[in-house]
This record gives sequence, C-alpha cells and structure tokens, in this order.
Amino acid sequence: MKKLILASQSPRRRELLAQLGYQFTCCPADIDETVQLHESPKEYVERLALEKSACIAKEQAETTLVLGSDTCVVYQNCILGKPENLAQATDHLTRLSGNTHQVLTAIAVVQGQFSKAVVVCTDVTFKTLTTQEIINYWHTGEPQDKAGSYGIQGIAGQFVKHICGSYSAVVGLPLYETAQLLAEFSCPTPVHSS
Ligand SMILES: Cc1cn([C@H]2C[C@H](O)[C@@H](COP(=O)(O)OP(=O)(O)OP(=O)(O)O)O2)c(=O)[nH]c1=O
Repeated sequence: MKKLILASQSPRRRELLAQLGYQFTCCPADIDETVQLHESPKEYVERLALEKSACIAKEQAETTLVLGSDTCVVYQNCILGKPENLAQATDHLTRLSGNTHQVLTAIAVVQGQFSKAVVVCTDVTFKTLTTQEIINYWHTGEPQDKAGSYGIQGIAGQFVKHICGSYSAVVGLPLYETAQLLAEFSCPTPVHSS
C-alpha cells in the first residue's frame, strides 16, 4: 500500500477521507491563498489544491501520494472566502440569502513529478435570511473558518433549501471523485476490486 498524506489542517477533510477507509497522515500546507489577476474561480481552486499537494510532496519520497484540496464559494462569479469579521460574514450571507450560488472544490494528487486535479461544482440554494439571523449565526462561531461564511454540515444546514451536486464536496472533500482519483494513482479504497 502506498503512503498517503492529506495536505490539510481541516478536520472536515480528515473525517471525510477516513470515511472512505484510507490509512493516511495529515500534514497542513502553508501557502499564499491570494487570488491572481484574471484568474477564474475554477482556475483558483485548482491552482490552490495543486500548490497545497506540491508543497508537501516536495519533502516526500517519490512513491508517496499527497492529496490537497481547496473549497471556495462563488456568487455571480465573485469568490467569497473565509470571513475576517462580522461585516464580511454579513456581506457574504446577504449575497447568498434567497439565491443560488456555486461551491467549487478542487482535489489534487501529486506523486513525485506526476499530478492531477479535478474540480467539482455544486449549486446551493439558500432561503431568505434576516439581518438578525445572520448576526445570531455569526455569534455561534460556526462561520469563522469556512468559505462563504457558512457550514452546510452544521447550523447553516437549515439555510439550505436545495442542493444540486456533491454534498461532501461542499463540506470540503468530494467522496466519489476522491476515491476515483486515488484509484487512478493505484491507491484504491478497501472496496475496490482492482
Ligand atoms: C461552504 C462550506 C465550506 N466549509 C469549509 C471547508 C474548508 O475547510 C473551508 C474552506 O477553506 P479551505 O482553504 O479550502 O480549507 P482549510 O483552510 O479549512 O483547510 P486546508 O487548506 O488546510 O485543507 O470551508 C465547510 O466546512 N462547510 C461548508 O458548507
């Protein structure tokens, strides 16, 4: 079995990868997450997932697989990152209120000089939120470390009227695509026959 490293500090990603049955270690990647000029949201998440994996892979043996991931929330082609304060979270959640937005999650595997990335897009539709609901939500402490200022797997689950795509991708790691990608690198889940 090849050695597998998850290049992430996210407890959600760790739980999702463990759910697939893999044995792995975690090694957070510290990279610059600034959006580049003229970069589309899809290009952005793909680049970050690859950079996170490559940053850890360069310290590893050529046979080690490194999986990195990045999630961003996109509304009308604008990237909504993690909020720094209540004002930013209010801005994000006011935009998402009553509307459909996209959650883009990229996963990337780097092994020595080989790499491959996949981007998964999910549509999420929110109910209309009042200013008081947004303020109350901020004070739960849930939005602070999450792209777009919400966590679908938590209290904000009640804001979501409809989702079209991958729930696990919204939480941070798309289960289907991750298993497929790792199998391509000869690292199958326990249920794969090959
Ligand atoms: C939209 C949404 C995001 N998120 C989280 C997933 C990611 O952890 C985070 C987006 O930030 P990321 O920069 O993708 O990830 P991270 O900094 O948490 O972890 P790392 O870079 O070390 O892998 O937002 C949820 O948990 N639920 C949601 O519904």
